[in-house]
Formats: sequence, structure tokens, C-alpha cells
Amino acid sequence: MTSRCGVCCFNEARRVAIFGGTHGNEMSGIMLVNMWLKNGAEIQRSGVMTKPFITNPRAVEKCTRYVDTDLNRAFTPENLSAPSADELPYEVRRAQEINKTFGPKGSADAYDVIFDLHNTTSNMGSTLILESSTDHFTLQMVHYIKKAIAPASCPVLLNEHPLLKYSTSRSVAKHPIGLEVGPQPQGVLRSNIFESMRVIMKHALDFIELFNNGVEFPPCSVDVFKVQERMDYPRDTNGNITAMVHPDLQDCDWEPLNPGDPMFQTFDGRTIPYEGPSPVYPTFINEAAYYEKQQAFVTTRRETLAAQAISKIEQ
Ligand SMILES: CC(=O)N[C@@H](CC(=O)O)C(=O)O
Ligand SMILES: [Zn+2]
Repeated sequence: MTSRCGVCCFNEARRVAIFGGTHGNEMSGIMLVNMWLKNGAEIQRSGVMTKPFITNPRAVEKCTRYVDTDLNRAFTPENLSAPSADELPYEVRRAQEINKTFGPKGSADAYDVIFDLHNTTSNMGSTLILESSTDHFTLQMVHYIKKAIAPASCPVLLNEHPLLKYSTSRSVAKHPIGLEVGPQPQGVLRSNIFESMRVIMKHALDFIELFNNGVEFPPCSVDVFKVQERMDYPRDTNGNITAMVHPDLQDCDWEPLNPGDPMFQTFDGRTIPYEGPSPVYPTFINEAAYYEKQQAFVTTRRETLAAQAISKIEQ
């Protein structure tokens, strides 16, 4: 990136990948990518090479989140630099292969943009996930997508948390972006979720085409939900959960949770309230994959980010 008069200049985004099956039981992304592998006409844009790719084929085959370890946590410097060996967990070997093909992570050779398609059992709608508040290219892209799908909403989750941020598959790209659409049960394909995901991808690729064609995007602001804290279920000393997400909180992703509001309900009907100091916006409420990660939901706060003007570097 270079800068002139407050405009961030980026190279054209020529190499773009769409990942599906980072989790092998999140069906909409898998089905879309498989469909585009057969016929990629709808994801083609002039001047852009868009590569659909199944990231965890063994997990997809078994329709399970992962085989040995979560691929979407595996792109750490340690894993990516480990000497290749058959004894490594399958997903670590796979992360190394993906890093070779689409990275190397952090290098000039890395893909420009990677979209990573996920589904959640939570009622999150179509959510875009960002890993950086200072990547003006992705900020402009999410601003474009939000405008394009309005009045439908498209919340943006920003995960820059020093402890809760993880090493995603998409993180090998210069501009990583996650797309999380729900609610959809694991292993189930829902047509409304599939279509929402497809529409967002259409607008995202349109944005890249406009950018490559020289359209300059003026400064704008983007409302995001910034990750604050992981909230676990109440558990007994054996680690078994002793309460459920409260019915008043279930499905209420992105709605304010105020101090004193019901949060969990014990099996004998007692309510456990939220006791934080101020309102938060919960999301990933009751995500199936997060029971093993000791997370009932994650709290966020609203923030408005400033996106600088962007333009392509003229060659
Ligand atoms: C439900 C699920 O898999 N969510 C994703 C979110 C992301 O891609 O950042 C994950 O935990 O990896
Ligand atoms: Zn996922």
C-alpha cells in the first residue's frame, strides 16, 4: 500500500480465492464452492482470477468440523514453519499446503483477497468478519456490500482481540475476509442461507471488479461490532454444563444485553443474569462448534471505523 493525499493505493486485486469447507460440516459454503468448481461463470469478473477451493476435503467427506484439529486455528507461525512430517495432524499439513498455494502468509506473493465461507448455528444473519481495523481495502469492500444489500442488514464482526483472535485459513491473504451466515444446523443445507451467501459474494466480487477498473472509493465510515469477551456456560467441576442459554437471549444475536438481563437458565429453571458493568452486543449465541471451546457466546461493543479513500496503483 502507498499513500497520496490521504488516498490509500493498492495493487489491483488480481488473485482472489473463495474458500469453502474450512469446516467440513458447514454446508452452504461447501455447496457453493463445489458448484463454482463445476461452473465458475457467476464468480468470473474481468481482470480477476477467482479460484474456488475446498480447504478441508477430508473433513468435508466425513461431514465433520475437522479431522485432527481445527483448520481455522492452524495458520500459526509455528505450524506453518514446522518441518513437514507425516506425523503432523492432518489440518497442520493441510495448512502448510494452503500456505504454499495461497501465501506465503505475510509475503508479497500471497493472494490479494481470500473469502472464507462459514455457517453458524447462531442467528447471526449474514455477517462479515474482519481481522484488522486498518485494512482500508476490506473496510471499503464491507461498506460497499452493506450498501448493496440494504435494507437487508449485514453486521460486521471485528476480531482484533489480543487473546481471542485466531490464525484463520483466510489469514494467508493480503486482505482476509470471513463470511459467516446463519442460522444453519451443522450438516444441513438451507436454501435461504445458501442464497444469502451467494448474494454477498456477488457484491464482493463486483466491488473488486470496480476497484480494478480504476473506480476510486471516497472516505467512509463503517459500523462494526468489536470482539470483547468470551462467555462460557456455567459448568460443574467435571466441566459439564449446568445451564443453557436463556430463552430471552437465544437467537438475539446483535441485540443489546444489559446488566441484569437473563443470560443462562439452569436445568431447574433458575435464571442467571448478565452482570457486566454496561450493555454489550452478544453474538455467536449457542454456536454448536463452540461448546468444546468453552464459549456460549462472545460479547462485542459497537464502534465506528474510518475508512480512508482507496484507489488502485496505476501501472
Ligand atoms: C462457527 C465457526 O466456525 N465460526 C468461525 C468464525 C471465523 O471464521 O472466524 C470459526 O470459529 O472459525
Ligand atoms: Zn466455520
